[in-house]
Amino acid sequence: MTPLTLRTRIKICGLTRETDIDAAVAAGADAIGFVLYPKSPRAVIAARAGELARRLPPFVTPVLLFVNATPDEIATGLAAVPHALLQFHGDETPEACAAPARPYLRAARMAPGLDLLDLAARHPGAQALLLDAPVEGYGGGGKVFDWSLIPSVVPCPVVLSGGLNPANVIDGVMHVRPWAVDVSSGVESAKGIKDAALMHRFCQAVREADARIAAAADAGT
Ligand SMILES: O=C(O)c1ccccc1N[C@@H]1O[C@H](COP(=O)(O)O)[C@@H](O)[C@H]1O
Repeated sequence: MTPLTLRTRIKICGLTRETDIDAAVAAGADAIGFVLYPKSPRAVIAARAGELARRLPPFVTPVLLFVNATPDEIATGLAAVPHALLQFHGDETPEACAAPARPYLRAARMAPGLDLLDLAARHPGAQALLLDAPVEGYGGGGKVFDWSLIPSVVPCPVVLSGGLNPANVIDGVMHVRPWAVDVSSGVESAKGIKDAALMHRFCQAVREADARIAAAADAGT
């Protein structure tokens, strides 16, 4: 019997230019993130996120990333990109994440002592937990965290993030077996400027990891 084939989803975050959107989609990205956090070097305003999101073809999901945004700021983002998935990457409470009544990803800063199971329990509405390294400025720092901090069973889908790049994402996918991976710094030539070749290599590496997992499943290992 042919085993179920895993296809690890790919989100590329922090895009600011049309040309990068086109290259990310061509590379095979499933989701594209727009950073609506004014302090980020990759920040775009809501209207610009709307322009960029309109370039996405069907079945590629726009994601709006917020850090401690106000309800008005979130509403402005959603007015510009009405079909967006939300990503909360700051200190938002479960109530604040649930308030827009939209599907969302809850970022977790993976430091020793963080109780991921407790976080999952406090976010029953989260579509996934997005696991990132604890870095200054909340995220996008290009730092890998200790993957052994992830419990073997997490009761919701996991998005692996934090310092991924074309060279380490195979290890990340094979070690963590996440639902999806998320990358920003690792496919950039400068902050907010994506590199088409790196995005292509990143997506190819994820597919290679999927193929190795499928081969191991076929071999019964
Ligand atoms: O990208 C940013 O500038 C950013 C700012 C504030 C919070 C999160 C941010 N990005 C997210 O950070 C992670 C890890 O990124 P990297 O690959 O290590 O650079 C990723 O989920 C981005 O969505």
